[in-house]
Amino acid sequence: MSLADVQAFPDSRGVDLEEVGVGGLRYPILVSDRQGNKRDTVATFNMSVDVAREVKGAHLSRFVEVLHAWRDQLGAASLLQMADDLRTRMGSGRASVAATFVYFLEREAPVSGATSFMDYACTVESIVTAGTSIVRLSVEVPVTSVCPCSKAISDRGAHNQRGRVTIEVDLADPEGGLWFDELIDVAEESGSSPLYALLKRPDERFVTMSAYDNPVFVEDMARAVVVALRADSRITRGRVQVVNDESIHNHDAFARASWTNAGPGGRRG
Ligand SMILES: Nc1nc2c(ncn2[C@@H]2O[C@H](COP(=O)(O)OP(=O)(O)OP(=O)(O)O)[C@@H](O)[C@H]2O)c(=O)[nH]1
Repeated sequence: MSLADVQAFPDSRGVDLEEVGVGGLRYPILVSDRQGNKRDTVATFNMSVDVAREVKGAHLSRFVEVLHAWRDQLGAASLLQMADDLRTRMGSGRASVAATFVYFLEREAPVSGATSFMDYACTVESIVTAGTSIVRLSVEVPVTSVCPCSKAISDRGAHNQRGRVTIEVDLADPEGGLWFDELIDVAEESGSSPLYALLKRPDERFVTMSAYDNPVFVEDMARAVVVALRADSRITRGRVQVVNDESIHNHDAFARASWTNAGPGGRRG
């Protein structure tokens, strides 16, 4: 039986579509960390292409075909090739592939040395056109922050809260060896204290006091991230967002900044 290829039908409305794709597609992947450990995890994929005004639709099944074909070779560089493969197979001018997954790092509690896994939401995204390619990494890192104002004005204690530091960077070279681990370290160092899954009492004492000794506003955290990364030649540009779930309000506080790194064609900002 011959089935109509509806997606290939023409369209006469004269509307270019910048992105058409599939989102929320969960697929098993293998992720390596800086120490060379490989872990199975599940990524959620968002994949898209542009669709020219004269074409009715995108062949969505091809997104999954391409992903399945590339599933064992996913890395920053191969994700670019995958997006380019997608662009060619779809006959599009632009294609993007983004994979978001939980990245686990084994952490030692600061005093007892007890080990546990911390989980971080990470995304790697590639965007390809005929003449350009971008590989973008992003991490979302939870931290503790102690309010410097509260510490300065209070007779006892200071309010503190969970903060979320999101760093997004474009790589100068997809093979340039920037690890999620490094971005996570920068984010954790910007806060008053990192978080741990497992803390014994001596660790809890240490974390509480070291956070108190290192109070930061959301502005301080955002600036600390920019300062740590703006001279890194492996990065062309980046953005940071810090959100504090305020413990003395029922709203949050946030700060955002973006920068362009110094380098060929780049400017520090
Ligand atoms: N473009 C488009 N496709 C949809 C939509 N809803 C469902 N579909 C998809 O239609 C797909 C089937 O069409 P194609 O991907 O073109 O499949 P095909 O024609 O067998 O594959 P090719 O030969 O590679 O073109 C299914 O994977 C459905 O997901 C929609 O809103 N837009």
